[in-house]
Amino acid sequence: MKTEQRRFMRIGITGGIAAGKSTVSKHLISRGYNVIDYDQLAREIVLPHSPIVKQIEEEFGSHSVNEDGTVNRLWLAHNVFTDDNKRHHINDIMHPAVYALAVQKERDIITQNPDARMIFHDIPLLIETLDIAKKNGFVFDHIMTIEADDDIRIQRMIETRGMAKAEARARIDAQLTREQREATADVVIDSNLNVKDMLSIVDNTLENWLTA
Ligand SMILES: CC(C)(COP(=O)(O)OP(=O)(O)OC[C@H]1O[C@@H](n2cnc3c(N)ncnc32)[C@H](O)[C@@H]1O)[C@@H](O)C(=O)NCCC(=O)NCCS
Ligand SMILES: Nc1ncnc2c1ncn2[C@@H]1O[C@H](COP(=O)(O)OP(=O)(O)OP(=O)(O)O)[C@@H](O)[C@H]1O
Repeated sequence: MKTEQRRFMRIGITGGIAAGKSTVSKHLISRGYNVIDYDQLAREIVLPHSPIVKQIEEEFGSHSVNEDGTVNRLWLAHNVFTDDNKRHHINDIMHPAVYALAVQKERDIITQNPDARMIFHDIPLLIETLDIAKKNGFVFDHIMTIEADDDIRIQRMIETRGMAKAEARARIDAQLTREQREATADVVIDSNLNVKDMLSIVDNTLENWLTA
């Protein structure tokens, strides 16, 4: 197999829901780094009446799509986070398309920033989808997982996303465990710490990678 030739480090950022990936990503962007946000890509591929939306409607029925052709996020969230089969189906529909778009986004970044030293991929389900990443040619130089205790994350989801406790629990249960993510990542960022301390550990980690 041809070895990938590239000048930048490709870094995966993952972590359990509400652990703080977006907080870390925003910080990296503010420091001038490029971050590809996979939650955002998953929104971009479901533009009204797009092929993916049609596939979702065929699979899940008319309740899954609104009259204006957008996906019914509330209906889907309720259904996919309470039924493993449905979640696997939506994953099978969406994940290949999300990664295909990520390949395009990374190419755009390289074209616009040929001297970029690090490109970050913020992927909530990175460990779950490593095989799809690989199929798309993504090998990560480092994987950082952002982790906080379940009760802290549940409290954050209740406070900032207006979720009921059971909904928050269901999202956590729909993902791999912290231990599973930590077993694959090479750095674990503790987001039980306050934001300032958490981000300073992130900065030190990048510094170490850049000077290694
Ligand atoms: C089910 C959907 C419509 C719910 O939308 P909603 O606006 O409520 O949530 P949002 O997309 O903002 O996701 C919030 C968080 O939920 C978690 N999450 C989302 N999808 C999944 C999934 N399939 N399995 C486990 N956790 C998930 C992630 O931690 C994510 O950061 C949406 O999450 C979706 O389309 N999911 C399938 C695509 C996917 O897996 N996205 C994750 C990035 S690849
Ligand atoms: N270290 C921290 N201390 C306190 N609050 C934090 C910390 N990190 C993040 N938060 C807060 O927790 C909430 C969830 O954080 P964030 O949106 O960054 O998580 P996420 O991992 O991106 O979630 P998702 O899986 O949905 O993408 C936000 O309100 C954020 O401000």
